[in-house]
Amino acid sequence: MSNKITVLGSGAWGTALASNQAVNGKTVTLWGRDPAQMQLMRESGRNDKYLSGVQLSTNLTFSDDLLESISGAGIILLVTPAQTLADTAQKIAGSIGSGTVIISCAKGIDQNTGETMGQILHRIFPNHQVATLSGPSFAIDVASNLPTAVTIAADETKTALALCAALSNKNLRCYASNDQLGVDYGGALKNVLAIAAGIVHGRSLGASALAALTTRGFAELQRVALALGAQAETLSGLSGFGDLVLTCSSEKSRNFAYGAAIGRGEDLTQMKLAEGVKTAQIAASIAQNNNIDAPLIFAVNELLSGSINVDEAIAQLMARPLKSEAGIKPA
Ligand SMILES: NC(=O)C1=CN([C@@H]2O[C@H](COP(=O)(O)OP(=O)(O)OC[C@H]3O[C@@H](n4cnc5c(N)ncnc54)[C@H](O)[C@@H]3O)[C@@H](O)[C@H]2O)C=CC1
Ligand SMILES: O=C(CO)COP(=O)(O)O
Repeated sequence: MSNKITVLGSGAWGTALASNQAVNGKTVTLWGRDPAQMQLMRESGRNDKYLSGVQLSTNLTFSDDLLESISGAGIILLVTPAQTLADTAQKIAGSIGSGTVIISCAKGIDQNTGETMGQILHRIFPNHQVATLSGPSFAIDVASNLPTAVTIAADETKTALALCAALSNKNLRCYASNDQLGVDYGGALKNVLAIAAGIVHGRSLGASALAALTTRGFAELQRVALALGAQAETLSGLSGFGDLVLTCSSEKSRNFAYGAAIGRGEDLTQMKLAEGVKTAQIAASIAQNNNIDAPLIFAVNELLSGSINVDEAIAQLMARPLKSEAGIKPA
């Protein structure tokens, strides 16, 4: 595997991952689609649009030429928003070297196809090793060189272990998994639950309600993901429970902040990327079609589509028939 790492997507997360790798001695090219933005980053050594005030590694190469940026790369990190991942992957499909590994770092479910990020990569790169990197990791923390741990999942454990060895460093600790589906579903679903948690916070429903929402959110995340084929251990790990806890507890999470704005009745037009908005819709329809009990995801989806308001959602959830707490298994 060549030592060069190419990161596709120069928003908050792509920039943070690229800087983390470069500051730890790797040869890294960061690609973004906007030439003016890439020039600004090249000149300033910062990404003020997405990571205000953070000084990036001086060891980074910036590129706005997609195919040139991936030339000779051993690892390609795909870090564009989930709904654009398939498109970005398709653009490079005919141009990558035979030994190159492609890793999704996005969290969501494709609205057009219902595919996880890993399923997209398997479809578009049938002859390459593919993986998913996910876990509790705010871009600003990683870009600021704070200690962070994530999961890297691939079908073959030895691929996941090799990627963990290639990408881990003193600031980033990677754990291997062979459950890419579970890692993908954990990362996607926690975003929807983070919106719900944000609503609880923004509506000042109290710390007890937030703890209840997060706990029942975890039960729901497990129930849905298990029914779709995830492994239970994965969901209790960094990419499931870990990321749920992180994003259900901080306005640094854009999904939580989005929910908080809803809870406070604020205007949503200027909000940053909140992947959970699109995931809520597709996750609700997948759960419905598969007869999976997902009251929180349904409520978030109905709220976002405007068919109920916050008060109605709360009343609806509190009035559900009483049940046993331990029922996370699919019915
Ligand atoms: N920001 C964070 O802390 C973390 C984000 N993620 C995930 O990483 C993914 C990307 O998120 P961020 O970088 O934070 O988002 P962002 O909103 O900060 O940046 C998105 C970037 O993608 C670019 N982009 C949008 N559409 C594109 C397209 N069609 N082709 C090429 N580039 C395109 C935008 O110009 C922008 O540079 C999301 O799925 C997110 O859930 C995962 C872990 C942490
Ligand atoms: O996934 C994240 C941290 O692990 C980032 O969360 P947000 O997309 O909600 O900001």
